[in-house]
Amino acid sequence: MSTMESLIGLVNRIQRACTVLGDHGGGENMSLWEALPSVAVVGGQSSGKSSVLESVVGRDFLPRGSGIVTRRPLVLQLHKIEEGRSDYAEFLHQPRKKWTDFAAVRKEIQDETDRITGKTKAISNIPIQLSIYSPNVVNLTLIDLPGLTKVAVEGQQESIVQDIENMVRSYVDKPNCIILAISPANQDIATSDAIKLAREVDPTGERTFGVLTKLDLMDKGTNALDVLEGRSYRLQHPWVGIVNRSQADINKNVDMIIARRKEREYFETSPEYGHLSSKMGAEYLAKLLSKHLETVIRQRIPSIIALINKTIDEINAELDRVGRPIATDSGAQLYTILELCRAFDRVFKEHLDGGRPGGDRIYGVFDHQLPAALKKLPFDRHLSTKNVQKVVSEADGYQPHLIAPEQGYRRLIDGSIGFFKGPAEASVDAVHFILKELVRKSIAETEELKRFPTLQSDIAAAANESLERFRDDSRKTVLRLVDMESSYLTVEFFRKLQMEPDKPTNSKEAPNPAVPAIDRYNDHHFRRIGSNVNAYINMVCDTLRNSVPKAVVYCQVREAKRSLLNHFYTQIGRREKEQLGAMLDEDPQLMERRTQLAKRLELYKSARDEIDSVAWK
Ligand SMILES: Nc1nc2c(ncn2[C@@H]2O[C@H](COP(=O)(O)OP(=O)(O)OP(=O)(O)O)[C@@H](O)[C@H]2O)c(=O)[nH]1
Repeated sequence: MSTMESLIGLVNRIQRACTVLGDHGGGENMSLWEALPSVAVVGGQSSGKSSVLESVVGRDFLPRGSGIVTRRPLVLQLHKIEEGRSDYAEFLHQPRKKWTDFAAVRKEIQDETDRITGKTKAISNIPIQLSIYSPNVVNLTLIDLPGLTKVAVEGQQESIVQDIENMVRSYVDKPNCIILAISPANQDIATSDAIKLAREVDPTGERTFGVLTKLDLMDKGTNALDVLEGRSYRLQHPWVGIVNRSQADINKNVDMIIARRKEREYFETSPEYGHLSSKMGAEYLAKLLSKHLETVIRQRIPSIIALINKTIDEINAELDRVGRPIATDSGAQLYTILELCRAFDRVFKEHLDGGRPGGDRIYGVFDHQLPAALKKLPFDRHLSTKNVQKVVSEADGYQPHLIAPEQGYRRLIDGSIGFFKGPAEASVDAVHFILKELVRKSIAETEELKRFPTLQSDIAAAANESLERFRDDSRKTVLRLVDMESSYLTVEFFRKLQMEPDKPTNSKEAPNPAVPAIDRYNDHHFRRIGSNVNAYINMVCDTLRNSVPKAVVYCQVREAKRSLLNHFYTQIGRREKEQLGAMLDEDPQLMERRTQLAKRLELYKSARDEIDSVAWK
């Protein structure tokens, strides 16, 4: 295959890919479709548009009828095949079917038009894509558009006249569009709809090819030389005159190939046009267009490549924003989930270790809340002289104590230490709630997790479950610390007490060693017991103020940092593929957007590959 042929083939393939993706121009950005050079066939009603196309193809295949028959753009890709092989057609919307019966092709164009527009005779800008493979064609892509008309027919909306013009305009407006402007010779060229539109969008005439049909129908004694030789309306490209089959020929089913021959004979034997005969006729027109299209494609390739590369970059950037597609095999899914968990874990640790706020609130519990709670414990009531006397007397039983009230001390101390349980547990709970809040915040702050609402709640549930376990463990530990204080008292403290003389707390009261034992049971005696217990409790309080935070950090904070999601990891390791997939569920809209982007990326990448493989060899 020559480079020339393959260049058009390249554009054909890219065009087909565009149609699959619904890219037929008209988007807000320059689409690939619009960057591709194409030939749009434009003409007024009955100007001979269909006839020209069929003649170029060498086949009858276009729907006929009165009114507006072409109601969707028809992208007609012509592919030359080896001489001797027979023609066939393919529709993009039925990729696996080869059509050899062109009457059936005609019917399918009609049916496919109705599938989109309904039977309402409305128009649609979604193209039908038809490829024709034939030895009688040159490689060329033509877009057949609805004929420009001035009046709507029965059953069609008034607005259709304007709608058609808008649609045709949307094609010919594009600087990459080559305009095949069809005008009938038996009508004043100045009134040609095709020329009027072409003049508007291409005033210099560099991308307009003028085609003059129905030369055989001109009034006797007149000719179209002024038009064909460029004097009536000047274009950069030469005008091409055409003689299509007449209605009578069509009715008689005159074969297209025979019609082509007759056309050639017409020009060769024509007294007026004989000198132009090598540059007239549908076959010549096809070759002319094909050659021109090649040149244009060759010129445009650098800018098409630039557009493709720019678009690929844009799509990639957008995909990064939306998040890359998730793998479908369970190994990769598990990996993704673990990666996401780790991302969350990193954020969570930053909250605890610093870098993100929140961890300092845990220190606040130890530095402020716990000491304040300890200070508020009602020891003065518990160790009031009256209560001390009551507890000591009850502990003594029927026999009052002789020297130090050992049992009384023990009961007073046990009773006091019991008060520490409250603040100790409160610290556990306070830290628990801070950790829970940090989990919530960390999930919200983990960018990578944003796409995955299901996984977010799974992680939250797993983390909170772990925190509950850590809390239970921590609570047990601090309660133990408190219990340990009552289970074995610090002996030295009391030994030291005994060695000190029994000094009255009130200095004005003179010491009296001669006071009998029974007199020990006065206020002073109980006050002294109370203050001894109080001193001991203060010592215990200092210890717990230090050890409770250690226990809490050990059981809750350290564990949260170390093993918040460990349990979760073992659980998901055992999960089935479907369950893993479900955990990675995303917002459906987001998924849709990504699918679209991925498809477009695919298109652009394959377009780039196509160009790489063709353009420079
Ligand atoms: N004698 C003769 N008749 C022609 C020529 N070109 C077209 N016709 C006839 O003109 C009529 C309209 O031609 P079409 O090819 O259907 O024109 P069209 O622009 O596709 O028409 P619509 O799609 O209906 O707008 C048909 O009857 C053709 O046979 C020509 O060069 N010579």
